[in-house]
Amino acid sequence: REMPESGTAAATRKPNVVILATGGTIAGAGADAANSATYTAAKVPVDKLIAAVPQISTIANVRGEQVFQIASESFTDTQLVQLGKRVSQLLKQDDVDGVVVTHGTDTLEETAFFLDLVVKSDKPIVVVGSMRPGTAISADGALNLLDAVTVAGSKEAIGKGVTVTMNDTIQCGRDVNKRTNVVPSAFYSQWGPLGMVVEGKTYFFRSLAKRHNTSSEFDIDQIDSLPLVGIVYGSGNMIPGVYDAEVQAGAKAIVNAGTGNGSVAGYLVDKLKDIRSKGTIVIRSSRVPDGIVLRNAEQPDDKYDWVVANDLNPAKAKILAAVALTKTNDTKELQRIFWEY
Ligand SMILES: NC(=O)CC[C@H](N)C(=O)O
Repeated sequence: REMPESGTAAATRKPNVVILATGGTIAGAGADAANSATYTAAKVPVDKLIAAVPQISTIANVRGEQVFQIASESFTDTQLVQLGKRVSQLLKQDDVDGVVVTHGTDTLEETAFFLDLVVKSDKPIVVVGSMRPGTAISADGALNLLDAVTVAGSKEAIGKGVTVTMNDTIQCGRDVNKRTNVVPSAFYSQWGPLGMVVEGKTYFFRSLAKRHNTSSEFDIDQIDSLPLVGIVYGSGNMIPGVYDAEVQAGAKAIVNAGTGNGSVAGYLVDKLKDIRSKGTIVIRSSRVPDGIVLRNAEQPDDKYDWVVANDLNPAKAKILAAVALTKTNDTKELQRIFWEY
């Protein structure tokens, strides 16, 4: 292909970005400008979201699609798979350079990681939300959306994996999680953001070291549903019956959001061994937000045939387990996948 001369229309062509709207606070509306926490999520349609940020048109040619209009806590695997397929389909088109997904912030980290694992494209995918509805004082959605379009249309973001633009930063979709429930600086990754967006320009400083998108072995075009994976939250004074309930409901794997290093209470070990012996995969993660859970630390994973989640929090471990289980239920393979992604 011939390179366009600099300064020609082709060289300065604006990127084409599709905005897939799913709801959340970024599409929320409250009764009063002082309502930063009391409002209804998933109200404003995508065309209005785009129209509210006219600066977008200087950065990219955008068009919107209303995929869902829901709060993100109401996402199920059905929505994840449908959204993943739509993103994949769009990115296969020559006339689409990048995709932005507007999303509620509660489970944004799950969707971002899911798309990172299953969409086989190097083109930028940006998942974005806001902490305040557009009706609030200091609403953050407009800038977050402008930043999302900037990243989705930028050459620098190609191959960098799914990103999340919140609070002027470019976060890594795999790593990031919601840490605070009420402020614009809610999203955090223990490994740090990938960069920043300032006035329509991206500044990247790091890249994701884990397999993602085109280097991933998973492909949404081959996935029509996900197996059920449960999470059990660790604390003092637990009841073994919670694990039974998950298995009876059909969970193919249980992520144990253990205390500390993913520790398991002595009185629960037999229950988890029993569950594993009957076929359910046991994955040790931790309720502690940072750090890594390593094999045979706290519990003899080799002996019990359990898997560890590395640095993935329970919600992310659940996503990876569900995706991995579409291909294998061999625990050695699952552990390899938990190290590589
Ligand atoms: N800040 C938000 O987006 C939270 C609103 C809602 N609970 C959601 O996740 O969609």
